[in-house]
Amino acid sequence: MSAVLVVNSGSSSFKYQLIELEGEKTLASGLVERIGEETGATKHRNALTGDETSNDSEPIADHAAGFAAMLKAFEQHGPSFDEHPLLAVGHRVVHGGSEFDRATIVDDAVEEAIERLSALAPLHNPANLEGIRAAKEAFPDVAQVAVFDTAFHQTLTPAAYTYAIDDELAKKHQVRRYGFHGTSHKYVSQAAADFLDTPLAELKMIVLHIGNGASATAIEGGRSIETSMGLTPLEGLVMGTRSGDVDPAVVFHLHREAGLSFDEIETMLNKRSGLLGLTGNGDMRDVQDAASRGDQVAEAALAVYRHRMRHYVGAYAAQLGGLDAIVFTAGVGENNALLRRRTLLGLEFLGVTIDDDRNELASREARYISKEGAPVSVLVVPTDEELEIARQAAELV
Ligand SMILES: Nc1ncnc2c1ncn2[C@@H]1O[C@H](COP(=O)(O)OP(=O)(O)O)[C@@H](O)[C@H]1O
Ligand SMILES: CC(=O)OP(=O)(O)O
Ligand SMILES: [Mg+2]
Repeated sequence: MSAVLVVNSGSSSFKYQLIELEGEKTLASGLVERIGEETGATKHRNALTGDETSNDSEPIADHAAGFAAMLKAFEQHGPSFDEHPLLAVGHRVVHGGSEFDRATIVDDAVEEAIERLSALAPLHNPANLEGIRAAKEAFPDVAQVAVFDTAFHQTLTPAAYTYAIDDELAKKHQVRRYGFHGTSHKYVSQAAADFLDTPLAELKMIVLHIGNGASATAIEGGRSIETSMGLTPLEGLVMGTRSGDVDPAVVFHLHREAGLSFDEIETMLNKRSGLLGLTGNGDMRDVQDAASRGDQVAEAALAVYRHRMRHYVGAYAAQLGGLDAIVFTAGVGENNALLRRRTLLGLEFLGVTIDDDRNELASREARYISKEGAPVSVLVVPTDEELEIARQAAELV
């Protein structure tokens, strides 16, 4: 039976899944981490046999080497591509600019566009491209499909995506808001509508994708009308290592007063800010644990984190002109009940409530966390970017 191999490349890692189309079953999944470091780390799980393997000893120079390590894991531990022939390889591509409003088969022109857009996503697009090139070489007869994080947000109106700067300059250099995590926002909004048993077309909702990277999106009738990430995935919410919103003048001030170069400031804002910058630790689990033990620095950082989320909830309720649902998803959104409760505390005037028993229930299923009969349905809905990529890739080929 045919399957789709999904490759989700990050800047220094990638996740993959082999998904059988019939029944949408995961046949294998894995992770290649610490690419470019002294020793890499790989994990592979054959879901058919339950066989799990890992290798933490060999260096993985680049994404091409990571791809080779993945192929070796399939060869040694299965399942075999002979028994599950590939219909397509689906690639998560972070930046699709204004060119792509849907998934696309990768030909030379698309490859060139992804390369050109690397200037707008230097941490992500080059890695995505390496994954595509490695997959083309390994599976020359299989369609390569690019699924863009930005595509779902191409419905933003000019009012929502325009930065109020010199228009000519902005157009010339494609400076506008694009938005990211679109594959997740799309999947989760549809899953939430299914859960509520209400057509997506009738719903006004806010999806909070809170992982290591985090973004909020206002979705009206299934269309993204506003989203917190902008030209790059740096804008918006406070994240694991990214600052989210800052006054752009912070950059010039630090350049002049602290003598930092623009590259240094860019790295600081992307990789040494957010929870990491505020507490020395970018992992929400650790920060939450520290706060629960009474660590004041961690508690103060979480206050900033929640304050920003609440800011977007209020703003998006206004942009939507009403609210039917708020949906939490991704690593933090799905798992951190205390954060969910404290973020939404005091929003009863919007119809937003939290039922503590429902909120604290540990479950991997879509569920309500608002009070029974409340005007706004507050939900937790697990995201599945890989499945959404497999669906879009399969639909296309
Ligand atoms: N049980 C949990 N409680 C709190 N935070 C969690 C839990 N599980 C995962 N996380 C947090 O989720 C984040 C990672 O989310 P994820 O969606 O996997 O991110 P990404 O895809 O951007 O790497 C980390 O900050 C991690 O600490
Ligand atoms: C676009 C983006 O921020 O992705 P991630 O959350 O995977 O870093
Ligand atoms: Mg993610």
